[in-house]
Amino acid sequence: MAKPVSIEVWNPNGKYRVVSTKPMPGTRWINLLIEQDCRVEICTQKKTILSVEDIIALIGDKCDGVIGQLTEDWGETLFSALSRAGGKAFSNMAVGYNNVDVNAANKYGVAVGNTPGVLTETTAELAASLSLSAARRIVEADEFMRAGLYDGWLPNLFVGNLLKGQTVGVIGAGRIGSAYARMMVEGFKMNLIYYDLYQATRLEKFVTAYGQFLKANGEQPVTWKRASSMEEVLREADVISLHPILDKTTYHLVNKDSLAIMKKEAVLVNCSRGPVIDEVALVEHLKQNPMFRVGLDVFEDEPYMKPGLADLKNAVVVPHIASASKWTREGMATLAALNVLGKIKGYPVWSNPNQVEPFLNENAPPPAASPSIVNSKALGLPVSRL
Ligand SMILES: NC(=O)C1=CN([C@@H]2O[C@H](COP(=O)(O)OP(=O)(O)OC[C@H]3O[C@@H](n4cnc5c(N)ncnc54)[C@H](O)[C@@H]3O)[C@@H](O)[C@H]2O)C=CC1
Ligand SMILES: O=C(O)C(=O)CO
Repeated sequence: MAKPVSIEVWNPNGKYRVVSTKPMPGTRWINLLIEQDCRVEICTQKKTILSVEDIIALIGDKCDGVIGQLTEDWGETLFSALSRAGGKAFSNMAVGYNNVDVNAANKYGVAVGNTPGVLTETTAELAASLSLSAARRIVEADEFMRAGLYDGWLPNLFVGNLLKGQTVGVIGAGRIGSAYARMMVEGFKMNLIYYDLYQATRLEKFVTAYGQFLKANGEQPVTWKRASSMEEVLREADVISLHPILDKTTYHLVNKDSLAIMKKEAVLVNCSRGPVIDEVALVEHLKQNPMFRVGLDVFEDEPYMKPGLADLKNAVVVPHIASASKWTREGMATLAALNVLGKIKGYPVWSNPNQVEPFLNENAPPPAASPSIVNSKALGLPVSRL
């Protein structure tokens, strides 16, 4: 069995043993655990992605809860190891939990936490940045400057797409998709078309109100449309951003056939999960359609890119940094720690995981609840009345 080489220990005499598979930003999450009698062990091993064996070694013989990462494979093996060690709680430091087999967690009675809300705006801002970077060819132009190729202004130099008055398409208009839609509609006066399994009523109201405001000021009003299929969005939108969860209904949602129906000069952005796009088909499409551009934060086989992608000028690629702002990452660590702590202490589950602000206020103690437990119903956990 692989032995973790280095562990940082806080509050060695704490009653409850909580393990974090990675160092996480900030210290509030550590302090909150220590204050509640936890011994906190942080794996500081210099290996980016821990294997299942590494994590089993970290769990050891006694472990009350684990804070883990989206790169780890939390399935039957790890939940049974955690359960054998007396553990009752695991939290991803992420909102997405496609790396977690929730049925396996249910089988062992382990609560699974995630970190919604605190990363919504940060992730949407990166999606907006990628939309702009791709539409206006910012990375290509930057490389050109640094290569000393700029001889002077030219009418045809790095001509890209104007966003104003065009249509932004959102697939998955949940927390992040709706925040992104609002940014693009309000910031760039784009019309909206979206596809989701559920109606995004607040988003629709926002666009309607903004359209009325523009009209009252003598400007062209923005509009919205809820599409009846994903294909409708792909066919009609000029900029499309993907924000659904990853599950079997969204795997390869964008593939050879769906790429073929998109506009030749469309911009496609993915800040959800890599496998939502068939990346091999995307590389081929980018090669065949040089005016089609993408902005990608996530990849099908992270940390790798499919062959050919890195050579394409019409692709902007960044390493899964959409939630990487200081405030957000510290908040994610706090929510993940409080998810685990809440279960250890027998606290109820927060009633609305879309409103986690009370847990993020540094000037007040957090509510005595777990902010977001995705299998709370399956485990029959009590819900907070606060
Ligand atoms: N790149 C990054 O760093 C980050 C990626 N994410 C990803 O973004 C995802 C969304 O996060 P939130 O907006 O907070 O979640 P959310 O649950 O609020 O939104 C997801 C939306 O997708 C919709 N959806 C589910 N299946 C669908 C389908 N087949 N077709 C269309 N829509 C469908 C849901 O109805 C929901 O409205 C996460 O699950 C995660 O995978 C989240 C944060 C950062
Ligand atoms: O939270 C998530 O799901 C991420 O991908 C990282 O923030």
